[in-house]
Amino acid sequence: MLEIQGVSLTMDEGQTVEILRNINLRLAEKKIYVITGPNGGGKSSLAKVIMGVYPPSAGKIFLDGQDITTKTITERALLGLGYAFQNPPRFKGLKVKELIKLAASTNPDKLNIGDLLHDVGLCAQDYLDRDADASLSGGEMKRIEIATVLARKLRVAVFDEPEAGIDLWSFQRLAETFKFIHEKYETTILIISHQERILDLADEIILIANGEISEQSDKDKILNKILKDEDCCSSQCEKGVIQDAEFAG
Ligand SMILES: Nc1ncnc2c1ncn2[C@@H]1O[C@H](COP(=O)(O)OP(=O)(O)OP(=O)(O)O)[C@@H](O)[C@H]1O
Repeated sequence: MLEIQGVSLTMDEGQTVEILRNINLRLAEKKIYVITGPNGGGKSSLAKVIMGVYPPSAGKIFLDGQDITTKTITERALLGLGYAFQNPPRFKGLKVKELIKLAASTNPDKLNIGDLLHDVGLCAQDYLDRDADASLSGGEMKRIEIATVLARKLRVAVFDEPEAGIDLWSFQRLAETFKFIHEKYETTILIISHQERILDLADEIILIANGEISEQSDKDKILNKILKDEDCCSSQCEKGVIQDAEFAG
């Protein structure tokens, strides 16, 4: 269903930075994939390439056999790709209920907006008429954005660190909600996460470090590896390796 073939990403920020190198992935229908790995490894960048935020510098992306590499974010959204950002944007002039209705407008199913808010741990009566702007906290906006993704009937839903800024109590419900959409819809779910509870939902875990997929397999194998702290980033990654380091203070 979603296939990523030889995708690389470089950025030119004064000097060329290689962010992703030759990523190959094939995501099957109705499965949950969790991408994990060290900070700065390239997880969010890969999600942004999939969503069309960054154009890849090499490689191709296919959705249901259709080449979507050059499609815009909007075109991809219409084809059923949805993305919940790590740091969601605010919407001045829109109420929470209007934002969710807008997201649900292409979903043929009738959805109860209050229930959607409940699924992400928010009380409907407190939030439906709130402005979806900077008056909401980071965690509140994050949950509302996840509710907008849940409101759409998607082929592929990508969630970038859904746990960030979310309190433990709501997080428990959120993990159950991912399980529920996985069971109810045909949606392929791709979650970027560092949380064991989310890793536990995965059919497969994909480990990304240094811009490359270092491993893709079932969760027990990868969890073992992570817990044993193998292969963090490179063999040079040890205290005291850099002899001519700069000093502060
Ligand atoms: N727009 C950009 N310009 C230059 N470098 C970038 C840009 N976006 C990301 N990077 C760099 O690419 C690398 C991968 O970043 P990315 O955000 O994809 O990592 P990540 O695995 O999602 O990290 P985290 O777990 O901390 O969220 C980092 O070194 C980052 O500094």
